[in-house]
Amino acid sequence: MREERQFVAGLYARLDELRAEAETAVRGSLAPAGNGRQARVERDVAVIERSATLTALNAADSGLCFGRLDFAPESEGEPGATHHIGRMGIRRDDAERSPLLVDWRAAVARPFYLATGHTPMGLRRRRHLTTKGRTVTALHDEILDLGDPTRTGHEDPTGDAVLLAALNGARTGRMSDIVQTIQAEQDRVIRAPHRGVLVVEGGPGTGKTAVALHRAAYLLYAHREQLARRAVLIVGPNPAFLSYIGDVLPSLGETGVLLATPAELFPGVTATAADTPGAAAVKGSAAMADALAAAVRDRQTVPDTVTEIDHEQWTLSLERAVAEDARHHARATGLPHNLARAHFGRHVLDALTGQLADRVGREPYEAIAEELGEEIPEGNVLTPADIEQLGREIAGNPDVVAAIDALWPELTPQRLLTDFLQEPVHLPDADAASIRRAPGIGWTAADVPLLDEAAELLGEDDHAARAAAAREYEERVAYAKGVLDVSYGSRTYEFEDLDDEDSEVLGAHDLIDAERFAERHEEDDHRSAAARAAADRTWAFGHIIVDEAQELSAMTWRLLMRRCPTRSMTLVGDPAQVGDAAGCDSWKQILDPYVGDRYEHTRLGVNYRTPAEIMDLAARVMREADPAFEPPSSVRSTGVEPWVRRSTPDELPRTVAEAVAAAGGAGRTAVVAPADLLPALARELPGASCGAHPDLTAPVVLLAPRQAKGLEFDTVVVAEPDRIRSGSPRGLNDLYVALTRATQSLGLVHTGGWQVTPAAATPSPAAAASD
Ligand SMILES: Nc1ncnc2c1ncn2[C@@H]1O[C@H](COP(=O)(O)OP(=O)(O)OP(=O)(O)O)[C@@H](O)[C@H]1O
Repeated sequence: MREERQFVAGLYARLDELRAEAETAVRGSLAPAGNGRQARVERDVAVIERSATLTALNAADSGLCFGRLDFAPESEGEPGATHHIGRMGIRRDDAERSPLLVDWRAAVARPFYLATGHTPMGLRRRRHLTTKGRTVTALHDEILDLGDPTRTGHEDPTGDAVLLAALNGARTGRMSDIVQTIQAEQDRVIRAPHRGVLVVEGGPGTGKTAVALHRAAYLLYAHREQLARRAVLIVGPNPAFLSYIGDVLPSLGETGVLLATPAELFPGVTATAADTPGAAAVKGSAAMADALAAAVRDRQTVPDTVTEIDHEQWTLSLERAVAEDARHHARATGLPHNLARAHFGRHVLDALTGQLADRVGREPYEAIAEELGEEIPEGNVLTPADIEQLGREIAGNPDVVAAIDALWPELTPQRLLTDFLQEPVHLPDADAASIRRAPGIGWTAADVPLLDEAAELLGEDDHAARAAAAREYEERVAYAKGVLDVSYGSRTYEFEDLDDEDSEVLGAHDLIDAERFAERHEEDDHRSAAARAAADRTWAFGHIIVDEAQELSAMTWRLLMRRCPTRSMTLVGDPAQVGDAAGCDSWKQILDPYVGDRYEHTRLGVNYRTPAEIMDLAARVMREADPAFEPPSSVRSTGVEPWVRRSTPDELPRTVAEAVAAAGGAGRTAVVAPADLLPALARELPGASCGAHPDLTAPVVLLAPRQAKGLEFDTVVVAEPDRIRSGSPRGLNDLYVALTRATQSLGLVHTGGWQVTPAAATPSPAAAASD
């Protein structure tokens, strides 16, 4: 213990040194840079590099070192290697820059998570260090080489003490990282290859979310060259969930990640309205893609017979056949509507110009022929230059522009979708009726993938803007090349990994290439890749992680797949927890259109959250619908059975409030109830946080079942479970979610009708009380 305390104190001293250096560097580099180009380049490099270093150093402070690996000697008589494992790699300030602390993501750290007595991976001993602040407070040793006679007095025969301490700790309302106690089955998922689609399925509490977040950190470490510059997107079901998980990656020193709900993925649009479940299901169905595509084609029209257009003293005729021909050519380009519009316009203009040239150029012949009483001869007096000039005049005629606009209007996604929702076409009548809506009501979450689909179908005609930007861009690429050359030359090896040449701390040259740098590097634009990605609908992410993936509609999948052309994705979810009416029931159904059956599927089978007693009740509820239902097995049991209390409708809020009070304010408590009961419960629980964006760090939180998704609390009280179950077509799944949120105790309050099959062997108080 004394040795470890000294070692850890030395580590923090080194961390402080590095932090002081980085702070000085950041301060220095923020100073005015003078006017010279080279000075600006130097300043920008320093700001980018030193700020990233400082963030990583600050994040590592808490729980900097948490493990040690003692390897068996490789040859007789030599000491085995020893490595301390922590949140980041740190080197000594000596001539060799020898390693002091190994990043948990490095390959050499892997036995910390995977070695067993059966497969020790060369390890003699694995040690967990528990720290409080900067002091080591406990050691837990596991001896992997059973023949090893050395003992330290800190032996932990099962190796589970650190895990159980983490699982039993009171919740804070914010998810914390699990870097000290990642389990072997989780480690395999975290470090799985990043190419292609990986599906991670597991019941409640199996660590899917935790694993997904650690996988993001791992991938950014192992493939930072590709991923940091394209950013990683993590999609979660709702804003409360995102704030719940928001601290995990920063605590691991990673900030190059964008967290978003599907409703936030169309820049500039915020969903403020709500759909009925039925409407959301229709809007989420794959049929909407065809309906929208057909609606766009409907906007590419032709005149019934002819459109007459005045041009100076002439009247030009745009015949139906000419417009049809123009439309055919424009569609044949395969371009989106707004870009194909130029082709349609070109054809129409050519036809009108030809028509006018015919008339203007033949007029002199006609006049002469009339005067002489002869047949009109062949020919046209106009030169090609004259005809070109006529064409320019026609193109500048507002009536001509208006006629083209009427037939093939330029459209925004918002305009198209507003019109479509006002009169939904190409859908069965019942579906159309369920989504029909007057304009001006505001967008819903289910509208966002439709807007994105519309944007894809329409495209954006930005020719003029692009031409103007191109010149400036060239200049900025040249400037950025200068920045990156300097950055590469001055890269730091301070945190270089033991075994991986590519693993030094991020430098500007890792984060961005010259072109990307140039794109973002306007004088006042120092946004990270994640920030730029958030503002860019067409951004292609390096990797996408989807949590609660079972909830996403087919239309949302289309949006996400467009954001990830490489299909480098991790999808985590649990089909038994599907709540959204538009959600998908099977991975095959989700993935077939994009990758066929070329995806990896893996399962997590151990529940780290919910004690066995609570899981038993939840499983019995699920077995009423599916007798073969098998929940994940709980790693803990608390000996505390769930309780069930009957009340009257009038008394229910008070009964719930009493149950909350009885929980004694230890840790966090959630009350999960049907949405219409929440106002009455809020009156009885005035201190509770509730609403669309509840504060999950409050001692008591009031939630509708869907809001509880992905969250966890020490104590959970579920009000009117039967109404949650029968409240929607996916009500059983909602109830399953509600029942599996507690880490310590669960109680149910109902006003009648609650029945659950008793436990087979030992009837629990829950079953006994169900009268
Ligand atoms: N290896 C681990 N060490 C410590 N805690 C863990 C570990 N794995 C999971 N946990 C904890 O178990 C709890 C459940 O994890 P998580 O929320 O990731 O599960 P989930 O599978 O996403 O659950 P759900 O499907 O119900 O949302 C969290 O508190 C998490 O920190």
